[in-house]
Amino acid sequence: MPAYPSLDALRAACAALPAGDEAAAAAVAARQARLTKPPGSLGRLEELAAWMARWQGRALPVLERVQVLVFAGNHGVAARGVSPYPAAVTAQMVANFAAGGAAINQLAAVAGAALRVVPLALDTPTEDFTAAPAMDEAAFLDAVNQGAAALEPGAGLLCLGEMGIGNTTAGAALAAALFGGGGAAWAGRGTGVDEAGLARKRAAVDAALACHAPALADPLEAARRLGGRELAAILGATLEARRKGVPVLLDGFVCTAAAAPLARLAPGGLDHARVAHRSAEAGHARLLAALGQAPLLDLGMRLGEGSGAALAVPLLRAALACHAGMATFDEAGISGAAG
Ligand SMILES: O=C(O)c1ccc[n+]([C@@H]2O[C@H](COP(=O)([O-])O)[C@@H](O)[C@H]2O)c1
Ligand SMILES: Cc1cc2nc[nH]c2cc1C
Repeated sequence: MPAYPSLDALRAACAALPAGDEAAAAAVAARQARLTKPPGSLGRLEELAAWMARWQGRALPVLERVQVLVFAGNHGVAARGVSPYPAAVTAQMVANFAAGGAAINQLAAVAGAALRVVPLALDTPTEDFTAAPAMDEAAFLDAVNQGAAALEPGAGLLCLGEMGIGNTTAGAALAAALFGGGGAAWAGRGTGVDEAGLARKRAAVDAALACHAPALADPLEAARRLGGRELAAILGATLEARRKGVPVLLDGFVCTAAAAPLARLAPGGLDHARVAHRSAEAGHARLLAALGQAPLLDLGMRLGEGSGAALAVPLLRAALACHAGMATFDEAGISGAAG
């Protein structure tokens, strides 16, 4: 039995997300205040420890089992010349992931994370969403459920990534549907389209918005009509992680757009997820602003495939090492601030 047998079941789960463990987060804040440092001097590392505690439900969060999940899909819209690369590269990169030759293989190893790649019907691209829904309900639900099922039981952190030629156009269309604006606001260079390619991407987004306009007020319908299988799987994995107490690191623009319906469906729907890295893709800064997310890293990368998320794992490890390992003022016999 899949986690979400119907769109109604999926919708109900999105509307009933578990809250975080505020007692665990408060315990972190109380301990942070006693550690041998001026209050707040570890900056966002302090807040990251509290975030991990809130969503793991543990006052002393741990990062023993980190999972990197990369979902791959193909897109009908790719036939519109929206990417410099042929759609065949999606499957070729999946083979490269399996052989250990991609950036994410190296970065997952550095992060001490287990990498799993999930190809989703690569021989059956989604429909071209400029003229038809990308997926029917069954295909959309199947991808969401594959995403949910891929979360490893016992994972302490989930890093998400994707691979899919043409998917920055899908991400742009979905972001536009969720947050307003058109192709000019959301389409970017992706893997490196030229000026004419960028114009085709903008036009594809605008055509998709016009074609599906009556249905786009519903975030799940927007994801089904404008997204792709790998985006739907990211949505399913992000939802499942919330339900299982697993904090999530999202990679760049496509990943963020894929998970964004959760934020539109419920207030705080993405609070258990952090955007790990600000992609150089043009729309990502706008998407981060719309979601109220401040990325952990900004290194000019625009790769997708989970690279930015894996790269942020050592930061989280550092935050938790300080939190668990530092002495308190009392333990170290250090005087506190006057007053
Ligand atoms: O998510 C991002 O920020 C991002 C930005 C640029 C490119 N990508 C990756 O590049 C592919 C999509 O680019 P494109 O040009 O084919 O739309 C897909 O495999 C993504 O993983 C991803
Ligand atoms: C080579 C290549 C590698 C990728 N990894 C993620 N998206 C990608 C797109 C291309 C084109």
